[in-house]
Amino acid sequence: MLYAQTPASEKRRLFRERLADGELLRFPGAFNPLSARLIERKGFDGVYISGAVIAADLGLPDIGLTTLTEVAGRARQIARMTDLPAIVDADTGFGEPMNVARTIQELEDAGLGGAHIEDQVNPKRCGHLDGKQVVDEDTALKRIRSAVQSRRDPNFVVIARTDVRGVDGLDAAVDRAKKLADAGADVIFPEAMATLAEFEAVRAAVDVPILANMTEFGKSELFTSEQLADVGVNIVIWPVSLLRMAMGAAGRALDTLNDEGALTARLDEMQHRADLYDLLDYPAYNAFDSSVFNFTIAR
Ligand SMILES: C[C@](O)(C(=O)O)[C@H](CC(=O)O)C(=O)O
Ligand SMILES: [Mg+2]
Repeated sequence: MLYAQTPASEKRRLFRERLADGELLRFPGAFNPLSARLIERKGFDGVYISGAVIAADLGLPDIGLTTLTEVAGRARQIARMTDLPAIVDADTGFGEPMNVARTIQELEDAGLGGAHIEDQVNPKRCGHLDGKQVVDEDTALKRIRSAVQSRRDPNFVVIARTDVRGVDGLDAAVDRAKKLADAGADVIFPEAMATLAEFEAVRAAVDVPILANMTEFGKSELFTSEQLADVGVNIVIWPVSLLRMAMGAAGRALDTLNDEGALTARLDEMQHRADLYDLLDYPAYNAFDSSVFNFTIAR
């Protein structure tokens, strides 16, 4: 009932433990708090919270328009709904290295398990688009050192994302990845890797876990979990996928309403009221107030 029962510090401790096992952890992107519950119900390992989705949800492009307050607020709403660890996209850290420190403390307080900070310049853009720019090494490393130094819970996972691959090529990206790991990053997120061999190159270069971004319609082929596990990837995210699926379904429903005037033909595709209520844990509220759940729902 209400929010998940596991305290954030415990979620972080368990996340660290699983990360240390070296298995592949699967983190689909939750586009709202309710979808985080579904991700947990379906047996995934964690919940990803995408900057692109937070922006899109507000009707905005992913170009650094959202603020720390908005991102931390939404991330808190999502993270508290699940016992799984949640990691959030903190873009470039919302400012200078000092701002990165504040960002990390806010995200810790919001109950996140970890966050990724990238090495793009401001204004940033989607890592799978052309025309990105990255900051120099010194600035990139300062962002990560600042993140590592500012966390109060040593189990909060600092993920360093490098966008260098799409700008200066694989060798430069591998070099940046090594330095980010040396600066204290717990996980390396090499953005826009084109092939499995590129993931392997990063894997071979660093001792820390690595994260793969399986976003659709981007620069990476869509590898299976098994393929990614085989090359030693430790976390896989599908950041925008559930939003894309839901918006695709919403578009088709609106077309049907236009064409047929009713959604009767699509009832089978909908989450049933009974399944929604189950996910919301309606019955548990009854323990508090028996007038809340005193009805039955026809299937
Ligand atoms: C992972 C990402 O940073 C996000 O905000 O979800 C995006 C995803 C996308 O736009 O497809 C990214 O830059 O890869
Ligand atoms: Mg992003």
